[in-house]
Amino acid sequence: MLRRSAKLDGVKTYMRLRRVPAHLQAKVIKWFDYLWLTQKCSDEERAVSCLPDKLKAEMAIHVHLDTLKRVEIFQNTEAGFLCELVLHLRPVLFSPGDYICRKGEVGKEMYIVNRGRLQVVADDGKTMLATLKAGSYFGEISILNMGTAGNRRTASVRSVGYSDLFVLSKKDMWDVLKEYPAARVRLEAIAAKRLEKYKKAPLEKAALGRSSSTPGLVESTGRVPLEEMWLPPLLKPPRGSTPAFTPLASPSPSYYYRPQTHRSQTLESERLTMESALSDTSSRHSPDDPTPIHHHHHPLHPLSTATTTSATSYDSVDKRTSPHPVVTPQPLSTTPLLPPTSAYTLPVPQTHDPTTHSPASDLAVSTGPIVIPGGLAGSHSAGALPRDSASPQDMLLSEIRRLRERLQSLEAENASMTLRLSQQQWQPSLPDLVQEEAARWQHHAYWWQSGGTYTNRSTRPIQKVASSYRIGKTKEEGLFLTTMYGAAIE
Ligand SMILES: Nc1ncnc2c1ncn2[C@@H]1O[C@@H]2COP(=O)(O)O[C@H]2[C@H]1O
Repeated sequence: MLRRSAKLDGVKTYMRLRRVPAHLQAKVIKWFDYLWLTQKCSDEERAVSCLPDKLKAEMAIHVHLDTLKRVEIFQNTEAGFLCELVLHLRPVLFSPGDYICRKGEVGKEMYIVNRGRLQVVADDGKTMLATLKAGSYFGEISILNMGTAGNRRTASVRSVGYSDLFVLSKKDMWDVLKEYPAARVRLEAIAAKRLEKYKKAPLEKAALGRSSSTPGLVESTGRVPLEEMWLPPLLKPPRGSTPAFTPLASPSPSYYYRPQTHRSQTLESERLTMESALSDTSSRHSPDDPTPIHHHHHPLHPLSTATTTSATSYDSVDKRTSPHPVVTPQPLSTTPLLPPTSAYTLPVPQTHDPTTHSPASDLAVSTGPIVIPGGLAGSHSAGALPRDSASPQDMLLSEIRRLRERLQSLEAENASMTLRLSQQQWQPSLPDLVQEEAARWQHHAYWWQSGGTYTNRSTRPIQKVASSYRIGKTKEEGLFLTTMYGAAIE
């Protein structure tokens, strides 16, 4: 009896805190009473999770109403559709810099932003297409198979700070849509409209980031540069080397604000086993790993966010958008910690063969173990040490040096490629513009020359303008050539 009342008190407190309306509170309490009286369930916590769907949905809709009512696809839909959908939403949390999806991947889920900020980015990871905030949703294009590439993601989406999302699987979405064909038509129409807008929308920002880092390899947010990584005592830099490996005095927040659930090893064992920690990069979370940190694995439960307790972690990231803490911080340790792999990603050292060099392979992000001694074979770094005389730590240091050099050269390549791309961005649209203008002039000229009787004559002027245009690069030049053409006709 005591247990029951304690748990019921918990639920009541939650509902009060969340300002659940009195009638709904009463309904939930009545439902508890009913369970208790009928002895159907002796564990109230389980009872909460197995509230009848309708009641659970009603609770969830109320609790998350502010977010849901901002979501376009949920506006003006049948109540039943919203209830069904809400029951399938699961809360997920992403860390700063995490990619929720990557362009080209098969889309299996769509997302609704509950809290936080995300960026829709182009392939290069830098060109921002849009910023998403609470109430935005994304990932619908591929799950509705609307894009030109069918079920593939049309862009990448990255979390700026911590973001608290609701995820809806493709299967659940389609199951619900089967029951609500009108909603399906509406959803597809909205998706088509949005897709059109995406195609037309100018790039929000097309600039090199502050660090000009290499796309796909290192994004600055939430990551720690190689030289700032903490190395355990065993791996002190050799005497005379640069002091690049000084442990961080105050590590970045991403060291600590990791959800407890996500760490499979104890910090102590991580510290003691540098090699296994490095070789474990594929199994743990990294910003390149789209696997979200699920802080609750059940479908959207009205109480789900109550499972998190930290009062500081979310605040430290985004005070304005995160009134409720959602992650449990790692205990602050006085001993330096090996940062979680999400803070950095080491590429797998590969035997370098200059004849088969490809920039793409250089951009590969580590998904496999880093085998320190073997991985150095063929290293072309100026700082590489001979294998037989080098200790593992020397080899590790020289490998890091080599990787840093490689990173710098890739960044330079990337910068020049980005520059070239941005210069080319005008070209696809200008010939159309010029041809359109030329055709208009041509039409006027023929009409005028024929005394009002249009006849189909040579298209030479159009070709002339189009070929003249090819030497032009800017919008102004394009328009100038068009004007010249007009004068020539007259
Ligand atoms: N230009 C854009 N502006 C805003 N959102 C976009 C843009 N391009 C793509 N998206 C969203 O990003 C998502 C990536 O996955 P999807 O293609 O499934 O669905 C996409 C859209 O929801």
